[in-house]
Amino acid sequence: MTAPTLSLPAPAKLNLFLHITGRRDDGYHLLQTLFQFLDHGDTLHFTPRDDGQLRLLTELPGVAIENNLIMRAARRLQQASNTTCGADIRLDKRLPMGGGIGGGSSDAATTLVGLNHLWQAGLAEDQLAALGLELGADVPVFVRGRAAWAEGVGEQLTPVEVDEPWYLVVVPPCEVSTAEIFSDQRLTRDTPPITLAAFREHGGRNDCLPVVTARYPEIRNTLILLNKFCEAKMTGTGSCLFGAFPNEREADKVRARLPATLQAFVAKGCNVSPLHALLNKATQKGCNP
Ligand SMILES: C[C@](O)(CO)[C@H](O)COP(=O)(O)OP(=O)(O)OC[C@H]1O[C@@H](n2ccc(N)nc2=O)[C@H](O)[C@@H]1O
Ligand SMILES: Nc1ncnc2c1ncn2[C@@H]1O[C@H](COP(=O)(O)OP(=O)(O)OP(=O)(O)O)[C@@H](O)[C@H]1O
Repeated sequence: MTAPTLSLPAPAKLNLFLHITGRRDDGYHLLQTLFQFLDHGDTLHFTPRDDGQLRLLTELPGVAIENNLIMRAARRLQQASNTTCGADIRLDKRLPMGGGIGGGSSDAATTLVGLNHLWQAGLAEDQLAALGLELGADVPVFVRGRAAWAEGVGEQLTPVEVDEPWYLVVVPPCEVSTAEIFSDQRLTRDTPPITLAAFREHGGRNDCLPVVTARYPEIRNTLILLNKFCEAKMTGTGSCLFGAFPNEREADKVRARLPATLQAFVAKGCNVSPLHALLNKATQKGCNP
């Protein structure tokens, strides 16, 4: 009998603001941000194997299988849990790469959470988040699955409840390397820390925006265009830009007015990650997702 396949979402995130407040000795940046999830993302399919082999059956252009964050997460969990289980993994990739919406990080987190469940490896959420942090600064928030106020390098997370508007997310025609933006001399790294209350009252900005728009005319031009219809913001180190709307119809209306050549999607903001919403629902029903 073929073992059942577990299919799980790997949602996108938005950084509703991003302040760079300092730099650690190892070069990593101290930041403040607010992460919220979107009900739009990749889907991963896990089929268990009992011979211990791990196989990623979907290739991404420009990413060697062994460097894919899915494979790295699966190997790391296998090692940490000492399991003899393996898996075949397939990926439906929907999220743009280098878009600042955390596609690779979310794939890694879904792999950690999904295989921990499938293998009954029994690692606690804190352990999974720590493994995730080894793979990337954005992985822990996807492991924990709660919209969060984040500090440190993005790993000190405080769950928050914020509005859940509809977002129009626009994908400018370029990929941005996070490392390249963080190493730019022009990046300001001295924004004074703010409180969540101050953010709720006055909002915040994205400190990476001046550097990103200086380096990428495509992003600068798309920002000018989107600003004609809404208050446009950038997530992470770009490339994606977004605007918030009270309902899906308003977001769709603006999307329809953008050039057809510009990639864009409309999605709902979620304070609970769609991955965790699905797993919680399955647990409540006492069945597998
Ligand atoms: C910009 C954000 O997306 C905001 O959520 C994250 O801080 C980036 O998280 P990420 O993509 O998971 O980043 P990582 O894969 O850990 O790091 C990519 C590169 O970005 C730089 N980096 C990343 C995060 C951070 N807090 N400071 C950094 O300086 C480092 O040079 C690192 O080599
Ligand atoms: N499963 C994966 N999906 C996407 N990218 C991956 C994956 N595995 C490795 N990568 C590498 O990671 C890089 C960053 O990918 P990702 O899509 O997470 O960018 P991002 O959205 O800008 O990330 P972030 O917001 O976390 O900075 C890609 O350019 C690719 O080389």
